[in-house]
Amino acid sequence: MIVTQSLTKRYPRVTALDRLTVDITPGVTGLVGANGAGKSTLIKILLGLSPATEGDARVLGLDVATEGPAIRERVGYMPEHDCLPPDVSATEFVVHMARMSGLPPTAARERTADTLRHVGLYEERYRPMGGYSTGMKQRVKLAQALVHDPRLVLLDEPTNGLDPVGRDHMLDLIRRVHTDFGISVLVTSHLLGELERTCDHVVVVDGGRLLRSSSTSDFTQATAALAVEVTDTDAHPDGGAALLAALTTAGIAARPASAEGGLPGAGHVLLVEVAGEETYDLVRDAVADLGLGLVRMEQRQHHIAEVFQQHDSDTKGGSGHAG
Ligand SMILES: Nc1ncnc2c1ncn2[C@@H]1O[C@H](COP(=O)(O)OP(=O)(O)OP(=O)(O)O)[C@@H](O)[C@H]1O
Repeated sequence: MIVTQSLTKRYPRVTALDRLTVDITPGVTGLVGANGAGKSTLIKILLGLSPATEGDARVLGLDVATEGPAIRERVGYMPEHDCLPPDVSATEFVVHMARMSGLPPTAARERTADTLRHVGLYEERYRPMGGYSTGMKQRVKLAQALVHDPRLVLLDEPTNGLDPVGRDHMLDLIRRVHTDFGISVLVTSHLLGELERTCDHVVVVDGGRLLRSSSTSDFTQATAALAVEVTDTDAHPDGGAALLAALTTAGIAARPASAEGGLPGAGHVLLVEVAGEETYDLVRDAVADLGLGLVRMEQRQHHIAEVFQQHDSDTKGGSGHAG
């Protein structure tokens, strides 16, 4: 779908992309990185809207430097920022975008109705978009990216500004873009956690450089950790230490969260490596056997920083990192 080779973009004061080489195959791919990592810059180059300083890139086999219009015919794009004219309705806007992509008038109207229904906009689609919620606006932006039935869509931070329910809805929609229509997706986010659910493959960039490109399952195996917090009891005045000892004896890798610093109340929290479904039961049983109270046991949110730390230890020749 997308191939880049030593792709570099330098602005006068900053290198937004630094010799980025990636190969993105069909499916749903997440592009994750902190703000300023170079995600939007990459998308603009892939659309042929902004020239690379060095290196090259192909989208659907087309050269971004010379075949931008052909790429934009075949690719849908959802920009990050609010870009919807407030005085027109979703229907008028999406029909216009479909016409811009070359659909004849009747097909443009039919496809608009289908696409807006797909993203969950019904009677509201005839109202001016200025009165829409953020979630509705994001759905219109997704609809205009899909209306001309592209082979690939590039979605720039589609969950930005959404509340948790809106975010889940958007992530489901993105997944279905691929499962229902067979359209490949490149979706950016600064939250690794939300991409893990949605994407088959994740590409991590930092400071314009490729940190990692791997299938989501490889990723989550490397970073999955369970945060377990227990109470102290008279028999075990340091409940966390007692549990750590019990888990270690049972062959489960665990460490105190305080060793990583920064987490509030970290003294009582253990980070347990999840080897498989059985880990949850083993932790529960160990807590029960010790007679401790289980305050919480939750999948820890994955932070991009962890991937960065892991990358550091990889490049320094560290071995046996646990993520
Ligand atoms: N037109 C420009 N002129 C100068 N610098 C730019 C320009 N566009 C982006 N940059 C810089 O390039 C770097 C990468 O920006 P980019 O927008 O690609 O990051 P991003 O990963 O998409 O982050 P965000 O999600 O915050 O947009 C940033 O340091 C940014 O300030």
